Amino acid sequence: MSSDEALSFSELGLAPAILKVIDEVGYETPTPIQAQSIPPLLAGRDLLGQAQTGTGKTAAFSLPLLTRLKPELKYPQLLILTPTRELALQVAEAVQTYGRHLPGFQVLPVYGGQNMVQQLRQLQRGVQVVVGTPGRIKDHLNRSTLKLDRLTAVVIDEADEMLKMGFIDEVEEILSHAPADHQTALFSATMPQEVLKIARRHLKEPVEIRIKSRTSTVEQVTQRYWQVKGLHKLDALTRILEAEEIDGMIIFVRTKIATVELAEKLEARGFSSAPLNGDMTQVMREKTVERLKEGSLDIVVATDVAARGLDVKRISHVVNYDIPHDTESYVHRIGRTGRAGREGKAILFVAPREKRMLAAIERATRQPIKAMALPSRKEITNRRVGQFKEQVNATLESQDLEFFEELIDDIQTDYDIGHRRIAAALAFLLQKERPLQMQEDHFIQEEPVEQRSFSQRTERRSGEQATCYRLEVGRSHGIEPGNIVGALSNEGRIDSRSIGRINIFEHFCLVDLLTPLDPAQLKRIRDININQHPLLISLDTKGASQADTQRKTNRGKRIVGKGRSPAPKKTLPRNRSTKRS
Ligand SMILES: Nc1ncnc2c1ncn2[C@@H]1O[C@H](COP(=O)(O)OP(=O)(O)OP(=O)(O)O)[C@@H](O)[C@H]1O
Ligand SMILES: [Mg+2]
Repeated sequence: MSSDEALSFSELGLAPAILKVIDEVGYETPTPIQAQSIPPLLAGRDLLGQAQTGTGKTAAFSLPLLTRLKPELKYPQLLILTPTRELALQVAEAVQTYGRHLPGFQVLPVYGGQNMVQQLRQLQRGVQVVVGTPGRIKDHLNRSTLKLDRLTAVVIDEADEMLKMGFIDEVEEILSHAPADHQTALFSATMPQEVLKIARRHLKEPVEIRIKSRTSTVEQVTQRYWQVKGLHKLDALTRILEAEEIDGMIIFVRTKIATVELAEKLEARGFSSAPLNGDMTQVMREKTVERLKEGSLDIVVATDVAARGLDVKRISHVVNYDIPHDTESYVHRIGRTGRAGREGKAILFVAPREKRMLAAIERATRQPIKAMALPSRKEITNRRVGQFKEQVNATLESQDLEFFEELIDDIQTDYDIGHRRIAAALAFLLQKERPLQMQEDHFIQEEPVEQRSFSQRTERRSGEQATCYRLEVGRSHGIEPGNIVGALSNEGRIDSRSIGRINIFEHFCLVDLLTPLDPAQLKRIRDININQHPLLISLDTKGASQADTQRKTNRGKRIVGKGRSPAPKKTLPRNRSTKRS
């Protein structure tokens, strides 16, 4: 720990009005990023601050910059840029709180989907701080309804995201409206090298603060992954939802459509959940975050629009239902839990072909992610039974049951059956919607493989005639040339010496077999249940281009669990008995 970190808030040189709020909101000591950023920012320095998610970066820039602000002047002096609307609103609320004892202090959040007229009115009344997304700020600048010519400071929150393609042009355009000598502060939990260079271009002799930690993710967040295998992700998720102690949860998926679909499916299974994506109206987006915060909603299924900055204390779990595209996104996503020293849990679903991304995440976060087993059906059943018993007991203790007791006596005399039988029938009726004994999940439908045509051709190899068989072999399941040889020799009894050229394409391999196969070998290969042995996907003599077309049509449809039997009978391959030669 450096000596700065031992300083208390009152020793940092903040305005008394600000210290009063810190006391009121109950912050006891500055977090490391606050302790190290506040003094240089108070001194007017440019700054680049990197610290883990949930460690108080908002206050790290707000407290000193509000201290430097002149509340008696009624024009924008501080501009804070954020990548999303929710974040603009959240940061504006935080800044409003921190500045609430500064006389005449006003903050205005400015982002798309909001009433422009209302924003105009507030701008005219005079605000000292504007917090917004680049798009809407640019709109105001173009209409000359916002003037940034007297800014003294600019903060770019989630700086690495904001300086990436897609945002950077807008950000630079906005900055061109600010006086040349303004102070600039950039903050984020992640700062990839390539963005760092761009970041430095925007700063004048910046103080660079990087809060060192062993891992780039927060250590109070327990991270696990589930290897997608045997079960559908939805069923796996359902089991997790039933077995874990969950307060609030964010589930990240890849597409906007998937947020709606998954939220609907979860609703249908009895879990209150709602989507959050950039296509929703702003009112709905805000309502959803609000409901999650106050607890009238437990599960939000979101795109990366919710990955950065969002500060909802009750999020106990983050599920990466779809693996993120890059490692930074993973860090931010799981950073929605385990904030300000709290505990959190993160679960990542990894399909076989995504193993490489998992390894990349582990490398980037410098933390191994443990494989998890799903709770078994028995565990879920026990849990449901336990809850049911509690419910029964609570009813016995809290309700007047006299009418019902007489009713049971009636049933007993009418049908001449004992109390035990009647109670069992009632329990059965009660659990019909949601059976106490967990039902079979849906096993992954192992898509039947299209036809396996099997023919051979003759080729000249090193001056000799050779019979070649072309095998299309799935590689998307982590299969390497090495285990092609192994598997073929196990299952088809093909000698590894007979494997000739192996062409590796993105999602499959073509394997040339050099030696002629004898009829028994051919039959064995043909009879392999492809769904159980994904190594052998099809035999094709027409060459790569056709195989490539076929691959495209198959792609995404086929999920093959290596060595796992497709449980329900109906999913057995249609063409299993199709024999061709
Ligand atoms: N000194 C402090 N003591 C206790 N809690 C604090 C302190 N500073 C900030 N917090 C609280 O910590 C939480 C996280 O803060 P904040 O949202 O600023 O994190 P962040 O570092 O910006 O995270 P992210 O990288 O996810 O944006 C907030 O709820 C905030 O109120
Ligand atoms: Mg933040």
